[in-house]
Amino acid sequence: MLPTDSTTIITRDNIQLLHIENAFAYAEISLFGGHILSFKPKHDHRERLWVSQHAFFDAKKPIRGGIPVCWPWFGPHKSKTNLAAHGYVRTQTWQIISCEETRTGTTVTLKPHTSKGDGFEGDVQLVLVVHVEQQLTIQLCTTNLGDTPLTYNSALHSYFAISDIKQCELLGLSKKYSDKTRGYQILDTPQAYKFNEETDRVHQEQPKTLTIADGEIKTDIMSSGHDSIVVWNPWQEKSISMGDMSDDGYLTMLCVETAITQGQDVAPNTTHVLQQIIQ
Ligand SMILES: O=P(O)(O)OC[C@H]1O[C@H](O)[C@H](O)[C@@H](O)[C@@H]1O
Repeated sequence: MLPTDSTTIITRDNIQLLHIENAFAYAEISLFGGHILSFKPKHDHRERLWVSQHAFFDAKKPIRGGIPVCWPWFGPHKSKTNLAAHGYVRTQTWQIISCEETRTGTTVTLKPHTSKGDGFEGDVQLVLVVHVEQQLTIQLCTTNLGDTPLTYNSALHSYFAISDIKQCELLGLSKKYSDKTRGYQILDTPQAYKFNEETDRVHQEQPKTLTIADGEIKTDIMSSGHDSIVVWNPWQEKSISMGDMSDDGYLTMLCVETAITQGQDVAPNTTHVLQQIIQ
């Protein structure tokens, strides 16, 4: 695929990266995983995404940070416990279908090597459309090409860069959540929503906009096509135990994931779009 005026391909270790720089923003997409690694709008030149200093770029293990594409399941597979968490497309090499310059930025469309894999029945066309504009819009489109309905789970598992997890607050969630760190207890979302321990929560609510308030700096996240927002920070002990995170890596990241955790049905010949917009 020929890059356009605003795009170039470079190689990092075993991975090809698509750099995009247009009049509005800078972004970087790893073809391994169809995985966005960077987004910096030019109006403030602030990096929105966090990538671990110790992330693997070996084209085998998932990249820690950025926006992993979890599909067609989220977390462990429901019945086949030997299968990789979060599905199989985040460890595939994706192909660029098109790069297009528009009035408002650049649109890149990618597809995984294959959407078929152990643990998922379904004939699907899976496409990721990334609009790099003043804001970043990510659309994961699942089209059912078969003649029977299918069900999938998924997440745009975004890692946001913050200056200090202990000072930051997440605005916009208010109902109950399921707490994975406490045996999936159903608890009330704290008001204010601040962070002082390992956090792994599924919020089954769909507020239009969430905001990470990092002191005076605010990052807005808009979601659609989801049934849940997942909020994750591994905190210190887990960071230390993870080979692809520095011991204090947890201090400068917060995952706010636009997710499908309850099963999304897709009828034959229809497309479901999971979308996240980052401002
Ligand atoms: O380490 P990974 O497979 O990338 O998963 C990282 C995290 O993803 C989600 O946020 C899950 O809710 C967590 O339970 C999991 O630890």
